Amino acid sequence: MTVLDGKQIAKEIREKLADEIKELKQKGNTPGLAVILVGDHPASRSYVLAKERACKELGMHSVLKELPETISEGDLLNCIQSYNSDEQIDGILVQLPLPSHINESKIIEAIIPEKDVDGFHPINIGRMHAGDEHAFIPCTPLGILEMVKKTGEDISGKHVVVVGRSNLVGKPAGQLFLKENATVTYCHSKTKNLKEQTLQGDILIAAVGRPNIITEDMVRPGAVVIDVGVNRLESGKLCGDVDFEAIKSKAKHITPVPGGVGPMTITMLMNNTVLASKWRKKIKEVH
Ligand SMILES: Nc1nc(=O)c2c([nH]1)NC[C@@H]1CN(c3ccc(C(=O)N[C@@H](CCC(=O)O)C(=O)O)cc3)C=[N+]21
Repeated sequence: MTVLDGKQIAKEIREKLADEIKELKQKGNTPGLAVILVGDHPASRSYVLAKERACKELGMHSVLKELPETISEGDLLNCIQSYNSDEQIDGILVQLPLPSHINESKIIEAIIPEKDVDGFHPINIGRMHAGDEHAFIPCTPLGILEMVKKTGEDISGKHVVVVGRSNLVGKPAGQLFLKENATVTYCHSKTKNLKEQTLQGDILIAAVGRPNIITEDMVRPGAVVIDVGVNRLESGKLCGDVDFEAIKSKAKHITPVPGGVGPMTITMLMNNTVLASKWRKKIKEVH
């Protein structure tokens, strides 16, 4: 059994990104990311600060826009518009969730698809489903794929079982593995006999948001187990969806929480911002 070290894999990818950014900067093309945080929920704040730190470490341009919880939808839309037309900004991320008086879809759709480094805009979702190479793929699924590839296991023809069907993680993760020629099963809260399904998984992806929903009896021996859960316990401790201690000896590869998928998510955001910068530059050269 190996524990997949997300921090280490992330570090290796960031080193490559840092070189690439250096080259881009020499050509006067510094990738820039704008992160918009509405309200000051402590967990959101800490993710956003981690994103800023990663940008700085890589020598990227970054802007953090903190807006009050009470901001109107119109004012938030205006803020997005200003980054849409800002030449220094290649990527725009609006930290989710947003306060309930704001329509999330409307906000996401206001970001121009060329700067939607989260890959949440319907245009990017459509492009991803169609297999278009110029689609932004959501950061967490991209991080998951990188980790699975790192194991050296073949993905083609394997059975991937995804538990959870969120637009942000579960749904796009399944699509991404389908593109890698895996057979994909989606499970969710209405799935009958969940265990019967999860036991089929050569690769099991848990993205539900409930501690220990994946127990040892649900895992196929020798499976690759990817834990996407980010659950904050009352003790303040962070835990995943997978009963890690019980499963680690049964799985061939397993990701821990913290230190697994989380650090990869942020790294893939940096990766998408660099891509956004390169793609935008190309478009400018053509026109
Ligand atoms: N527009 C948008 N895009 C997102 O990508 C997005 C979002 N909104 N809202 C919230 C979720 C959650 N998310 C995480 C990123 C990194 C860690 C991460 O690095 N976690 C560390 C631990 C951090 C800690 O200890 O708190 C780890 O797992 O090792 C976790 C969660 C991105 N999200």
